[in-house]
Amino acid sequence: MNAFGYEVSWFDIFFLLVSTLTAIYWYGISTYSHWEKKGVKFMKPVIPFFGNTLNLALGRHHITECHQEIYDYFHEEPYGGWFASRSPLLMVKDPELIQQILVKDFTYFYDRGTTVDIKLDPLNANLLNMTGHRWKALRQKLTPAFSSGKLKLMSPQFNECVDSLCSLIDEKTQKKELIDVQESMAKLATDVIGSCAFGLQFNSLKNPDSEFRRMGREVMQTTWRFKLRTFLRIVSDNLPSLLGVKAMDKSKEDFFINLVNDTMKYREDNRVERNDFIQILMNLKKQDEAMQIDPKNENQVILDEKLLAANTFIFFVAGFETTATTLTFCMLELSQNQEIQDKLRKEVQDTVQKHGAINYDSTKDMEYLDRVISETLRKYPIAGSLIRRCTKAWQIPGAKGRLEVGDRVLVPVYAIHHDPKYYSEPEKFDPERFTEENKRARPPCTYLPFGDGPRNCIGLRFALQELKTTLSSILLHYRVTLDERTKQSMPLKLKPRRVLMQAEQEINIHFTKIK
Ligand code: HEM
Repeated sequence: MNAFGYEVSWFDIFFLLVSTLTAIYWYGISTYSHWEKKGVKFMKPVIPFFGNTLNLALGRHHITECHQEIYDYFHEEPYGGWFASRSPLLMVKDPELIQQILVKDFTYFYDRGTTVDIKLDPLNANLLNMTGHRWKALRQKLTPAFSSGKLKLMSPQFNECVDSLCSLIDEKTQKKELIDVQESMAKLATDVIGSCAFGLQFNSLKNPDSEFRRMGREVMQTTWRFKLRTFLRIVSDNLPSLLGVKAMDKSKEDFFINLVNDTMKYREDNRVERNDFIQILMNLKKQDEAMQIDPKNENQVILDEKLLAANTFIFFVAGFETTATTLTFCMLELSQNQEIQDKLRKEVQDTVQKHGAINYDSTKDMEYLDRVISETLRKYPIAGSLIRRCTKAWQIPGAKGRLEVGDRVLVPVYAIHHDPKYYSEPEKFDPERFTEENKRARPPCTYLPFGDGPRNCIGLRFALQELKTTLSSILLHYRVTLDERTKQSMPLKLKPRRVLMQAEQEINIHFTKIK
């Protein structure tokens, strides 16, 4: 055979093939000695490139099921090493060690370690992904947007959306139509975020073809783009960025950027002010402009139009599916546990009688409601796990090695919430686990649905208020029972290839009006 003036023999071809395959194989396993070198007990990866996550890559397991398997593998160990594809991660199981990482030694674990390219995906310049001092400066700026005072002012917006949900339930019940709870709650949560973040009536509950609901669905869907990026990440974390594969397609990105810019322009031109996140961010932007912060100062962030759009966007993304799915799981449990439902309804009725309405103050008095929500988030912690990236070398207790800058740590929230050591009969739905006495009896960091430490969920109070307003209003007006076909499809299966937990099967519930 002749190529480029060379006489190529079959031996040359064979040699080239073997060298290439050996190089690929070597690259595929090149990180697998990471934990051995540090003297950390680890779960041996079986196949090059796939680490301990082959079932996850093949879509056989949800990510939480994969973490549960690793958690069980390490039995009584306080931590253990494993590999997400080629990437080494330390799973921390011991509650005291978790507290050390999330809270006490936070300065060693500032970041999440998500690989994002802000130039390629400008909407990724948000609080969830931001790193180092810029994250700290932005978090300080955004925290007041979630104060209890601001939340109290948003109460009428919550109630308005919940009223629309009740109208939708009435309409469907009269027509004897089944109610898909996940979809109804997603519509509600979209409208709540529309009203509280953008100050706009998204009308997902009233209009079945709402553009915002469609956008929300598309943003959270497992698209070919998501699958391609996941595949490229198996080879290398930076490959999607190197090949210019964006996280979101341009049309969706433009939709959100234009939505924020148009809303701001309308308010400035018409001197309109409202009680919502966009207004709070616009006011912060004005303050930044007046202070004339040096753009080269790495410890500061200037809230410009791009950053404002990215952070309003993250409130939309982080805020709607998390609350919608938590509401769905809570309704599922209440519809299967009539005694708990009755007890909760009695508390709601008594409190409404005392306060006259469902609002910020009256929901604060509903202690049992608080326990029901806590137990829902214990059994179904939507985010499943927490992740931190080491930002300063950190000695691993009891091991010879250290975590170096860039090493990542994972806290398996789902597995901890389902560990009989902390929660006996973990599959049982039992709100009594959250009486003050029972909470005190558990070690710290064994209940983490919103994370912990300075980098916990900034929307925690907002989410809880939305959950409380919706659940108390529903229970005041309806009795809920599980549809027979949904009952037969139990136990619950989780949708694979999703970052957040969501039921694979449709959850249909019957609503009976209380006279
Ligand atoms: C039931 C509802 C929700 C759950 C279970 C939830 C859960 C979480 C979790 C587990 C984290 C990571 C915390 C950590 O790493 O320690 C997080 C972060 C975050 N959440 Fe939520 N969340 C919810 C609702 C919301 C809402 C309503 C918003 C905004 C309106 C929001 C905005 C954010 C943001 C911006 C971050 C990143 C914070 C930072 O890095 O500083 N979340 N959330």
